Formats: sequence, structure tokens, C-alpha cells
Amino acid sequence: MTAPIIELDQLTKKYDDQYAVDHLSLTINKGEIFGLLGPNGAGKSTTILMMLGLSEPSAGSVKVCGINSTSQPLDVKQRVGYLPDDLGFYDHMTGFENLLYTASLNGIDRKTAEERAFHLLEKVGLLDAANKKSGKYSRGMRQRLGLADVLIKKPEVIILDEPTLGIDPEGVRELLQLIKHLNKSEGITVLLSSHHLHQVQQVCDRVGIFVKGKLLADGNVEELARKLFFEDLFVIDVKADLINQPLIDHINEISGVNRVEQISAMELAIYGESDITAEVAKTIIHANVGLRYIQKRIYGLDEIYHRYFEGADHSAKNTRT
Ligand SMILES: Nc1ncnc2c1ncn2[C@@H]1O[C@H](COP(=O)(O)OP(=O)(O)OP(=O)(O)O)[C@@H](O)[C@H]1O
Repeated sequence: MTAPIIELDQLTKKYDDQYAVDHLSLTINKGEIFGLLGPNGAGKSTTILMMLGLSEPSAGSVKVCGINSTSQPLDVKQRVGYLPDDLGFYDHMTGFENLLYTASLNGIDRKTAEERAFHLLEKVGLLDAANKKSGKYSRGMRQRLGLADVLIKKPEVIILDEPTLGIDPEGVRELLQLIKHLNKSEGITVLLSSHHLHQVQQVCDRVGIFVKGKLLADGNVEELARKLFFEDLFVIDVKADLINQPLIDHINEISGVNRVEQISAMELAIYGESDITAEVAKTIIHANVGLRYIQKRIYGLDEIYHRYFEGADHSAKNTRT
């Protein structure tokens, strides 16, 4: 059963006559890792601030854990952990002390705070650095400490704004694995804002593509590909010994094939609305033509993202839902 945990209904933020967030409706379910993906200025941070009750909507509503963020921001704050892109720590204090300080701000008693801080430092791989001053932590270590920091109050939802910014590839991999692990082991819902396509693709169950304050599409990567590339969802690349017109005609007759493009004397690209790989292979073999290579092209988030951003308005109009 899916239960909504973040609910945006026609959420809008207008600065002067410009929409930062434009009538945004979106539901994120409990236990999901949702990626809010968009370029600079798309409205991701403004949306997050409204979810946290730190910015007042011009219109529409936002609920987190069933609570209206605008009218009850403190209740939302208790249940939501927010990691901004650059969380400040007290550099003269150790990682452990910083966590205890956050715990005290959240009204957690000292004994519980110490237990949780140790447990979390272990979880994020910082136990060895627990007594090191946070000012001496690397960027990756600070982000891991940031995760421990948002988790100390046992939130139901964590919101991470560009969590991997400035971290080296190995650190990114570790941080993303950690987020995925926390999501699975603790059942925490994660909202991750990013413009790193590949990273989002690795961890998110669902992604929303956000441009100029509007959500252009949401879904898992396969669903997004289907919405965007519905005419030619499947592309099969073929290399064969003898490509002639009769063979192309045969391939064109296969149900599900939209068109066949001859790339060179031995190469074809076949566009279809269903997975026609097996039928194409059979047809070539039946025609007694040597099949050298056949491969289905998979659309990744990269293609999806660029296709949206190359012509956002055009793509939005052509999107089939
Ligand atoms: N306080 C403000 N006053 C006026 N305009 C603002 C304010 N905050 C944000 N904006 C505008 O709202 C739009 C959305 O900004 P926002 O910071 O939400 O985007 P973003 O997707 O988070 O971008 P980034 O990835 O760069 O953080 C931008 O055009 C920005 O200039």
C-alpha cells in the first residue's frame, strides 16, 4: 500500500511577477527515494523551503506527514530532517559534539543523544573521526556528518539539497549507497534535489523533472522514457552482411516497427514502439543474411533530461501521460 507523505497541491511561489514555482502538484509516497531534478533556477530550493514551512506559498498548499507546512512549520520540522547544500557545523567542536548539540536543540536527553550519536557515526562511517574537530573534516566527511545530523531526531522524511556537491566520485558513491541503505533499513522517505543525472538515476525510485517552476514529468526512468520517446521507444542497432531493399521491406513489415534507417552498407537503425529485437533477428536470419551485431538502445536519464531541456515547451506539449 502506498501512503502519501509529501503532498503538493497547486503549490505556487511568485516573486514580483515571476513564478519561481508554478502551480506544482506532486505526491511523494512513504518509503520512496524521490529525485527532484532540474537546472539552476528551476525552483527546487524554493519548493523545499515551502515544504519546510520556511517560505510562504503565494497560492496552493503543501503537506508533509499530513501536516500543513505553512500553518504548522514547527510540527513539520520535528518530523523532517533537512540537509542544505552546505550545512554549517561548529568547526571547533568534534563531529560527536556537533551531533550532541543538534540533539540538545531538538530536546533529546543527553544519554539518548550519546547513544544515537555513536550509532549514527558508525552508520555513516565516521566512528574513527568522532573525536576529530569537524573543521578538519573533508567535504565528503562533512556531508556524512550532515546525514547523521539530520537523522539524530529520527525523522520520517529527509530532504537533501544537492548532497553530493563538491565530493569526489568515490565519496559520491559511498554517500549514495548510504542514503539508499538508510532508506531501506530505516524506511525513511528521501527527497533528493540534484542536477546530477547519473547520481539520481542510481538511487531514486522516481524522478521529477523540474524546469522554470513546473514539473514537466515524473516517474521512474522507464516511465519517463516512455512518455518522452513514445514514438520510438525502442531503437535496435543492427550490423549485417548484406543489407538490401528486400531485407529492409521485410523488417518494415514486422508489427511494432515504425521505421528503418540505413546508416551504412552494413548498418541499420530500427525504430519501434515495442521491443522488436527478437523479431528483427529472426527476420534477418530467415533472409539468410549474416547477422553480425544486434543491440537494443536503452534510454537513460541523460537522454531524457537533455530532450526535455533542449525544448522544454515543445516536449511538454508532446508528452503523452
Ligand atoms: N528570495 C527571492 N527573491 C526573488 N527571486 C527569488 C528568490 N529566491 C529565488 N528566486 C528566484 O526563483 C527562481 C527559482 O529559484 P530556486 O533557488 O528555487 O531554484 P533552484 O532550482 O533551487 O536552483 P539552484 O539549483 O540554482 O539552487 C529563480 O529564478 C530565482 O532567481
